[in-house]
Amino acid sequence: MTAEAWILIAAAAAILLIALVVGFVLYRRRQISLTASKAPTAVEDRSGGYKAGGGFSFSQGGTATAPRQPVGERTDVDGQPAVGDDAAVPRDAPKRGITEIRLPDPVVDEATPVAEQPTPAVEKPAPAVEKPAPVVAEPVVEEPELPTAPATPQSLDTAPTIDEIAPTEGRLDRLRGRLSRSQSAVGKSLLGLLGGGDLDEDSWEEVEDTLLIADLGSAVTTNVVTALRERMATRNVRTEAEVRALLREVLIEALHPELDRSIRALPHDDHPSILLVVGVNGTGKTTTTGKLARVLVADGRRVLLGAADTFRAAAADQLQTWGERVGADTVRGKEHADPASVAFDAVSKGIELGVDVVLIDTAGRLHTKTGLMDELGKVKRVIEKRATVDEVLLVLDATIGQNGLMQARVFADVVAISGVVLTKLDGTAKGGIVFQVQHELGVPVKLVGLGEGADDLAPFEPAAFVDALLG
Ligand SMILES: Nc1nc2c(ncn2[C@@H]2O[C@H](COP(=O)(O)OP(=O)(O)OP(=O)(O)O)[C@@H](O)[C@H]2O)c(=O)[nH]1
Repeated sequence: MTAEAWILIAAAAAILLIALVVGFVLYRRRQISLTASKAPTAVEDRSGGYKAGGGFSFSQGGTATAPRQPVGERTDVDGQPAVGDDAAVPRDAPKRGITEIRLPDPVVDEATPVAEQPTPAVEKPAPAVEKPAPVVAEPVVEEPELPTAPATPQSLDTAPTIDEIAPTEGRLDRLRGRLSRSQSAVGKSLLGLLGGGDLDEDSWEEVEDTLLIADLGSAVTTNVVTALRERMATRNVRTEAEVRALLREVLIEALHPELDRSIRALPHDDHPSILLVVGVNGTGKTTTTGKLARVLVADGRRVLLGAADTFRAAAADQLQTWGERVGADTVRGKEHADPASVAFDAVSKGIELGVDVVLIDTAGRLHTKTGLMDELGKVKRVIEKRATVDEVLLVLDATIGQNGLMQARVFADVVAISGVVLTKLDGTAKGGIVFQVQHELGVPVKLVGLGEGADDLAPFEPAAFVDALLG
């Protein structure tokens, strides 16, 4: 053989060798070989930059405005919103109410009938309303006589015996266990699927199904799966820990951690902040209003409650009891009084007394969308004769999944929701509804209810939520 022939053979052999090596490397990259993850280092930062279990964050509101995030496409177009329906727990179903909890004997000054309620039995037109809204059919605001001496909430200053409130810092951390118990099955099955080695189309379909079953909705599911596929292909994801980190990253992104989740409860220079709590009855509205009052009181705020759910006397009693437990007064009307009138009174009284926050619990037992629109719209319009509404919190029951989403759509059409409170997350594996609600309403979930206890309300933190989901 000639020297050229030897050189050619050597070159061919070298090329073959290089091709083999490159092929092997590419093959290894595509494969997710699971190696037991190293024992997690104790100081591993799992927060992704978000402080898990931090405190509640409050801000000063302007007007409760339209969604600050583009509203995602609807993932479900069947069915009509069942506004007239109660949520999973019918309002009249036997339940352990806050009223059944024995209160400590109040140490109340005889001269201070804290719970004496203003009775809005007055016909006088509202004198403080200078400029009636031009476009709005004039609501009949029977302005009740603003409560004078007896209703002055001495309780705000000289508190009677009131509850100890659990620290507001680190709530989600403390309550996280409740979440993981019901949610982590989803996380485990996702990790199992993604970490199972070569992912073929069937495996990706299973991932999709798992996300759909967890109530993420089809739009969010598609986004999550697309992001996972892309990033798994481009990154060298090989270990169980890497799969988990990627899944965590993608799920947190899908929860839009950049949204402002502060509660607009800081007072303005000349008037309190005004928060409306809306939602279908049975979702936990009154309970949430009470829990939020506790958080605000613990934060040093002077709170006044407005019981504008006048459909049922017990609802006002329930709210008043919540208030008494933390030294906050409640403005209430007669049963079946005009909710707008009660809300107006509450705001007027709040301004008069110089409280920091007025929290108004509204009724949700409305049988038609028009009825809801009329009532909630009127409540908001009438309040805004005195002060702008800073925050409209929509309370949704997580256990009812898609049905809650339908309710959310109706409320969002009726009134500009600025935040969502997702209750009963302690009792459902359907936590994925969080993703869907945010995606469709373009409004952040700000608070989560994690139990029936008075302090089982926590700020919603995407990273902590995803950590709980992944177990
Ligand atoms: N497990 C659990 N139960 C909750 C939570 N929030 C509220 N509840 C319960 O849900 C039930 C309904 O709560 P309410 O506050 O009365 O609901 P509502 O929307 O005001 O409805 P009405 O009282 O009928 O006007 C009560 O038994 C609450 O204790 C939560 O986060 N977790």
